[in-house]
Order: sequence, then structure tokens, then C-alpha cells
Amino acid sequence: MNAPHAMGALAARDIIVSVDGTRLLDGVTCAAARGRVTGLIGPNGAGKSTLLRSFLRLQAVDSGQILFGDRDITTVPPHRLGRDFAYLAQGQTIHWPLSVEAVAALGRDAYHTPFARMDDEDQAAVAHALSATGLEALKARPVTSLSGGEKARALLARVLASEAGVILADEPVAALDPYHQLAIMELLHGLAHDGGDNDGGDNDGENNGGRSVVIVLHDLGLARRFCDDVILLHRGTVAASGPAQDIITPEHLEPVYRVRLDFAASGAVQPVARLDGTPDGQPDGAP
Ligand SMILES: Nc1ncnc2c1ncn2[C@@H]1O[C@H](COP(=O)(O)OP(=O)(O)OP(=O)(O)O)[C@@H](O)[C@H]1O
Repeated sequence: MNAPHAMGALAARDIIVSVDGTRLLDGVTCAAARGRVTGLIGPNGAGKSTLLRSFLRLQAVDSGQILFGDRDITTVPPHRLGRDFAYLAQGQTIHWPLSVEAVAALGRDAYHTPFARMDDEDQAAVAHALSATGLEALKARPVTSLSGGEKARALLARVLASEAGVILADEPVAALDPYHQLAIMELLHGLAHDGGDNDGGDNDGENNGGRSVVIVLHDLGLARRFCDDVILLHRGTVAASGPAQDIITPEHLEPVYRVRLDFAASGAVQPVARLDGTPDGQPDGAP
């Protein structure tokens, strides 16, 4: 396992997570720095969502430590976590016919007592989130009437409206068309690099002005293009971590994903053949 190249705003130290006797994370040490986009990559079942949920204290950790700045995350009061962390869960959905604007406004909940009216700052944050996700024209529509990609952007608007210093997004572009994939990745990249200090700054990590953005991605081309750092998970362990250009290479990725990859000059990374002896696109055992 590589040592984390930079301990930053958010870090895991040797964490072990087991559920019902199955070890999901087995001694994971990694970090996500402020002002950088950290891509969390790895095959299905590698433990990416489990790690994200561990960062958020949504997943119980058997041993090891999650650090937020220099504090053990278990010592950070829940109301601080609510403000400082924004989480976009994988495949999240909303079953109530709330308007798109109301969904974005949920991102402001951590700033208020229940049922309090939104103030000017809240309204501005919601308006900005709707504009950044291209949803202004749809803001009055019930989310239940939106397409899958529009719904995914509405959920992302909630995350943006929160103005949290740490954004953890689990496959935020999985349902999006190519235009919106690029738009959202550019937006998340911008939040990391120019995102400002919105978290009060009393207990966070390196204060270099941006947010910590951690994104679970299956598109290795997007990871190559938009991530500053990458954590490659494999079977609950860190197979490699470091600057994206050092990790998104055939040497690191092909054995873990079990595919031959084509690295195009455009930045695209495409699987071209499986490495288990079966030609790409043919069923197992085909001649
Ligand atoms: N409650 C549970 N009991 C047993 N195994 C579990 C439980 N929850 C998750 N797992 C297993 O833990 C492993 C890691 O799951 P996780 O969702 O973190 O993977 P992932 O890397 O996010 O995968 P994907 O890319 O498919 O979303 C998987 O094999 C999953 O089946």
C-alpha cells in the first residue's frame, strides 16, 4: 500500500470496517486534501461507498481513525458535521413531489432550526445552486416529474446549496449525459479549487481556500481529467494512492480492474479487453 502523499482535511488512518463478519475495509489509510479533487476509484464492491460513508460516520468503524483536520471525527459535534459535510449518496431518489427549488433548499437545513424561514443568504445559496446545475427553468417542477439526469442534478443542487467545506459525492455523474457530465465535473473541480472558505474554519485541515471534494467515479477518463489525486481501492484495501497522473496508469489500473485499457491522447480511458482470457464483449467461455 502506498503511504498517503498528503494528509489533508479528511483522512482515514488504518480503518477496518466489518459487517456481519465480512471485512469491507481492511486497514485503509488515505487522505483528501483541501483545495483538491480526490477521486475514489476501483471495481464494483471494492469498498468505495463504504469508505465514503465511514468518512461521514454513517458507517461504524471497527478500528482506526477518521480525522477531520487534526480532530478525530468522533469528537466533532453532529451540528458541525451537518454544516461542514455535504453528501451525495449513490442512486439517491426522492419519492415526494417536492419542487426542485425545495430540494435544493434542503441543503440549508443545517443552518436553521426546523421550519425556520430562509434568509437572504439561504435564498442566494439556493439560487446559485440552481443556476450552477442548470435547473433554473425547472425550479418549480416536482422532482418526481424529472428525468433521471435532471433528478441527479437536483440532488447535486442540494449539496451545492449547503456550501459545505467537504463534498463527498458517490457517482455524481453516473446518470448524466456527456454535456452534463462535463458541466458537473467542471463545477466540482471549481468548488475544490476556487470554492472559498465557507466552513467557519475552526477545526478544518489545510486552509488554502478551497473545499475538499471526494468523488466516486467509474469513468477513468473523467478521473484522469478532473481529479488531482486518486485513491484506488481493491478488495477493501488501498491498492495505490497519489497524484492522478501517477495512479491512472496501465500498471496500476489494469491488474485491479482486470481489463486492458486504452489511454487516448484526448484523455479518454477505454476498456478494450478483459484480462481473464475472455475477449471483450463475449460471454464467459465463448470460443
Ligand atoms: N451489510 C453488508 N453485509 C455484507 N456485505 C456488505 C454489506 N454492505 C456492503 N457489503 C459488501 O461490501 C463490499 C463493498 O461495498 P461498497 O458499496 O462499498 O462497494 P463499492 O466499491 O462502492 O462498489 P460499486 O462500485 O459496486 O458501487 C461489497 O462487496 C458489498 O457487497
